[in-house]
Amino acid sequence: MSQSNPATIKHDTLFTTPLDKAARFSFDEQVVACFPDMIRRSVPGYGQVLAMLPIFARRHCKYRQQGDDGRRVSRVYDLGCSLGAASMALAGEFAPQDLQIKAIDISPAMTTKAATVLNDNYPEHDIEVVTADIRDVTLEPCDMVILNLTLQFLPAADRVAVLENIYNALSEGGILVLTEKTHAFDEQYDAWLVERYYDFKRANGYTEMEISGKRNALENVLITDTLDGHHQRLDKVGFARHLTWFQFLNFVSIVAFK
Ligand SMILES: Nc1ncnc2c1ncn2[C@@H]1O[C@H](C[S@+](CC[C@H]([NH3+])C(=O)[O-])CC(=O)[O-])[C@@H](O)[C@H]1O
Ligand SMILES: O=C(O)C(=O)Cc1ccccc1
Repeated sequence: MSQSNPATIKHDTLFTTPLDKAARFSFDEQVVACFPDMIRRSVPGYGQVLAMLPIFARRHCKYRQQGDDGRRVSRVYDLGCSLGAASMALAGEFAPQDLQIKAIDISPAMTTKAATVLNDNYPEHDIEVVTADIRDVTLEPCDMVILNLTLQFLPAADRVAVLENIYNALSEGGILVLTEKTHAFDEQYDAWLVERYYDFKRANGYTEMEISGKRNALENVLITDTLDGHHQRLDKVGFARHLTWFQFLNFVSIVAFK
């Protein structure tokens, strides 16, 4: 499974020189160019979480929706799809007629490239890439929703409404997979996790300047919740059952069952 031609993926050098301290992180052309390298070196467990998505889909996508041609299909949403890595992982494991994938991202730089990569690799699959704010989209009935490192970029006040939209669209037996960076409620545990996370980034070749530059740029952009906070919010929106199935330092993935 190739995300895109490796020759076209740039090494992430975004924070190698001192930048305007006020520069906010954004998903622009520069980030898009190095995104696969950035996310692989910056998110512990990223590849392992992606690899489990088709395994979960096998169990929970039960062809409960009607496709345009009248056939039964499973509809899956990839919300905040970036370059479509989660959609790629799913398409690779399903026959074209079994799955309808709707991949949505607010960044046109991301969706332009995602559409090319997905359609080039899986021309027979029913994959729609949409440029939209996931806060504005009313989801159609679906079997699986993927929020892989996306909710953390929404203002905290908007998160419940997005999850309610997802809850309402999911069919009985469907799942939400929610992957997030978190912080620990306990300050000492949090400090330990953050320091070991920076060690992880150092081990992946990032310098002190790159680590601190990115931290500054992400301030007020990537706003973490605690793991408990996520579970409480999932309860609040109506999910009766939800389980942390993956944790690697401060990164977690939860599966919520409808
Ligand atoms: N309101 C919004 N509406 C839609 N998209 C949004 C919004 N806000 C932010 N985004 C998008 O959410 C994505 C977050 S990256 C997801 C990785 C991907 N899931 C992956 O499996 O590789 C995670 C990261 O970079 O840490 C970006 O592409 C934003 O444009
Ligand atoms: O790099 C970081 O500090 C992160 O928290 C992960 C990340 C990865 C890609 C874009 C934004 C944040």
